[in-house]
Amino acid sequence: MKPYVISNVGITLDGKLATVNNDSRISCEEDLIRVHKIRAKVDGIMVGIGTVLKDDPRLTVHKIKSDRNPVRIVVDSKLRVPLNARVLNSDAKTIIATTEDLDEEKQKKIKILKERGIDIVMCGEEKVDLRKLMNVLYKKGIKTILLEGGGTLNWGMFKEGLVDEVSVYIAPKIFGGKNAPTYVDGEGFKSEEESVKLELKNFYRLGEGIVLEFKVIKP
Ligand SMILES: NC(=O)C1=CN([C@@H]2O[C@H](COP(=O)(O)OP(=O)(O)OC[C@H]3O[C@@H](n4cnc5c(N)ncnc54)[C@H](O)[C@@H]3O)[C@@H](O)[C@H]2O)C=CC1
Ligand SMILES: Nc1nc(O)c(N)c(N[C@@H]2O[C@H](COP(=O)(O)O)[C@@H](O)[C@H]2O)n1
Repeated sequence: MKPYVISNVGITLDGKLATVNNDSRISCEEDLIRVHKIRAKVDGIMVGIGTVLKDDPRLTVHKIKSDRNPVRIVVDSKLRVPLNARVLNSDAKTIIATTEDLDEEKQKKIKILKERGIDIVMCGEEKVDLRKLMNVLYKKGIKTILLEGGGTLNWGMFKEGLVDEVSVYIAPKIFGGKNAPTYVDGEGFKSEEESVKLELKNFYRLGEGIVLEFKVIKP
């Protein structure tokens, strides 16, 4: 069993998540409120460590009133999370998913994180095994997840067939740059047959941009 996963991003018309210098201001205020309404409904919000290192996100519901915050889940193979990262503050529970690969330095950091109440899940060897992680999260009671990027983790989740729903805000902006992160990075599929197929469910204008909602068609 696995949680139901909704992938959400704000992208530019050319599919970028941020500029080459990591400026990720894409969504308009109305869109951020839309995202926070989803945050308020799910059990967990998941990002990769690249996003934590670049954005230092809070990953709480802070743009609308809500009496609860979902569990924050950070996928971090090498346990690079800075101890002063906002995602480790006491505003919400946090799970760090890392590999079973343990050196002395990693063991020390796990001890510090556990003392601070952070839940550590270990699965996978070179990188976090996302399928196993989903199963562990489901067993912990996390039945719905909002996946908020970035491009590398999105690739891992799509490649493993773990995403169920997609919502994308397209801003009328073009960032360009072949090294700027895109919605889905990683190695990419080699052929159309392997690609993830989507069914368009809804679309509407929001602020200056447009929201598209899809269901993932499971093979
Ligand atoms: N506009 C938007 O909606 C958003 C923009 N962003 C932007 O995306 C960029 C960050 O993206 P990335 O650098 O790609 O980092 P990322 O957030 O996708 O994290 C990648 C990391 O995930 C970890 N990981 C562990 N196991 C994995 C697996 N099996 N598959 C995939 N990843 C695994 C690895 O440690 C890897 O380094 C930033 O510039 C950020 O601002 C991020 C989220 C949303
Ligand atoms: N939906 C959306 N639109 C954008 O333009 C964005 N840059 C992001 N970024 C994601 O939101 C996180 C920030 O969360 P907090 O406000 O700090 O709680 C950031 O880390 C990305 O995952 N999203």
